[in-house]
Amino acid sequence: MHIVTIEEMRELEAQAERQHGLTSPILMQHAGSSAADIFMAQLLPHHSINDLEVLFLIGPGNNGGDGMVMAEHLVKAGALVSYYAWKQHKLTVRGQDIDERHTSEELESVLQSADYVVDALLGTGTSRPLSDDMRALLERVKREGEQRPELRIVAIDLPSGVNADTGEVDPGTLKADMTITLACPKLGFFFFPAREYIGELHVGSIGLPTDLESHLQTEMLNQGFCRSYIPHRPLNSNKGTFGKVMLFCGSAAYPGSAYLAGSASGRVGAGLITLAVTEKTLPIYASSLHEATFAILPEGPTSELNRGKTHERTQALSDHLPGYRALLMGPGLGQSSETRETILQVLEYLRSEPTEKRPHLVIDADGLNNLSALEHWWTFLPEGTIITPHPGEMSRLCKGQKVSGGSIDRLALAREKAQEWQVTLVLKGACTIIAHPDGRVRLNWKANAALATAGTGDVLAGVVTGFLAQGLAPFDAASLAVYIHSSAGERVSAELGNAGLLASDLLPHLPRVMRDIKHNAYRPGSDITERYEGK
Ligand SMILES: NC(=O)C1=CN([C@@H]2O[C@H](COP(=O)(O)OP(=O)(O)OC[C@H]3O[C@@H](n4cnc5c(N)ncnc54)[C@H](O)[C@@H]3O)[C@@H](O)[C@H]2O)[C@@H](O)CC1
Ligand SMILES: [K+]
Repeated sequence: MHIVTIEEMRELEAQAERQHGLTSPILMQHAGSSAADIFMAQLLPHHSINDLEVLFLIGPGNNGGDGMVMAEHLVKAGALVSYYAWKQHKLTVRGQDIDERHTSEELESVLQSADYVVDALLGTGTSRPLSDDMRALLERVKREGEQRPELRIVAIDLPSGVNADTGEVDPGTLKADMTITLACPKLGFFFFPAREYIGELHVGSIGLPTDLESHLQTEMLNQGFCRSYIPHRPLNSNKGTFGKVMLFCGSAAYPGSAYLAGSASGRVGAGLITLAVTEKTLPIYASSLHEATFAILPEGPTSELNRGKTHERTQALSDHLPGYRALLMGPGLGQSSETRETILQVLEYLRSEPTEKRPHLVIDADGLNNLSALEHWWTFLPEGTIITPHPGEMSRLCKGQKVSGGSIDRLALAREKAQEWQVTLVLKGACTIIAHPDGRVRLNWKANAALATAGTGDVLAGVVTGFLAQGLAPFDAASLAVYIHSSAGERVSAELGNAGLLASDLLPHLPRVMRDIKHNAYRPGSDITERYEGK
């Protein structure tokens, strides 16, 4: 599913009219009807459309028009609908126009008995801060919601006052429980603070032919996408079918990262996991990850005098690599100069091998920290490398450049750097960005504070590597991994809430999420992100 800027949305609408005769009123009929269908499909179990009290706040532009069409559909379905036309200060209660002199008190009374308020004030045409009287109206609804938590707020296209490009939010904006956005999710939804205002995200149809979208470069990860990439498991298979993963990760001080990454690769279906360890660290892993095999590397040099040992290490590792489809390098390695040396030597070895004969590479954490100390570090990478920095690592890779705050820059930066560095870039964070070296970008809608804890990045790196080993292209392996990882987080949160998750809690949920997505049985907790194309 594509994500659009305001300008791209306008262009799609203009093309729909030019090429297919789909005028604004026609699109609006689709929009209102689709929004009504989604609304009715999402009613809470104790609600029935008959006698449901719904108050529509109607704005002066097409967003208000969508609201009016949706309201007509709900009236036909049996709901008790009132609407307040903001510009005209005109209230209509269940088909009856209210005398201007009684508007305030009647509006108050309608609001107090409403089950739902539908915000159809402003959409993508918002051009200035909300006016004082619009803010006052939304503030009144907000107070009502605070007094009656059962009151549900539904935003049409977007919560009024959200900037659909930048994610900035007007102080008057009302947080929605559910946003029914039209045609495509808007880019600004994926940035903060807007992300907090959207609630459950549903995507309605306005009847645009899908071929109009083919030039768009920004996509949203969703179940439909992921289903098509989950590796097939033929009956006639063996562990070689699903690829071997080598992990050059972990050290005596940070053993957990190799355990988490290796387990994660296995949990998403990789055939064999091998950890590159030393005699010293072997006992730690041998007792925690029973299923792994081991490549035993010589200990690193203890002084400048025996520096040649890094070559022995690299040699021992590269001797093991033939036959491996994916290599993860970095988590928990530490940042000693000999580690950096070994990393560079491994990169040199990979660059010297033909692509089809060497493993695909994922670099995370200390792999990135070590590289970022070097000038033009990206010139050392073999083709097709995936890097998975969090914002701190990204900032180091960009030589201290600020990489967060001013959200749209985050996306532009990811796109620009993936092209400049010629890598698949996974810029982690709430709503992770995955950027392809050719300029395409995918965004993850799922944001979960429970995942903000040590070790979850190691799990993600292991998942990416596990999918690479199973033959996915780097951009698809990274995208699928981000979605499966955040869905596993969603499952843990459904049980534990948004705090207290341990990275290892994710591991058993990875295969379950994959199974359910494959069988179309996965029910996300916080978002429905397939486009609704009608019954
Ligand atoms: N144009 C089309 O073909 C379609 C438009 N659609 C809907 O139309 C919306 C965009 O329509 P519009 O361009 O009419 O934009 P809006 O409906 O967002 O509103 C624009 C109007 O609001 C006024 N306005 C802007 N900022 C304001 C503020 N802060 N306070 C008060 N008034 C303000 C403008 O002067 C203008 O009259 C979308 O969000 C979507 O809901 C959909 O119906 C699909 C088809
Ligand atoms: K709206």
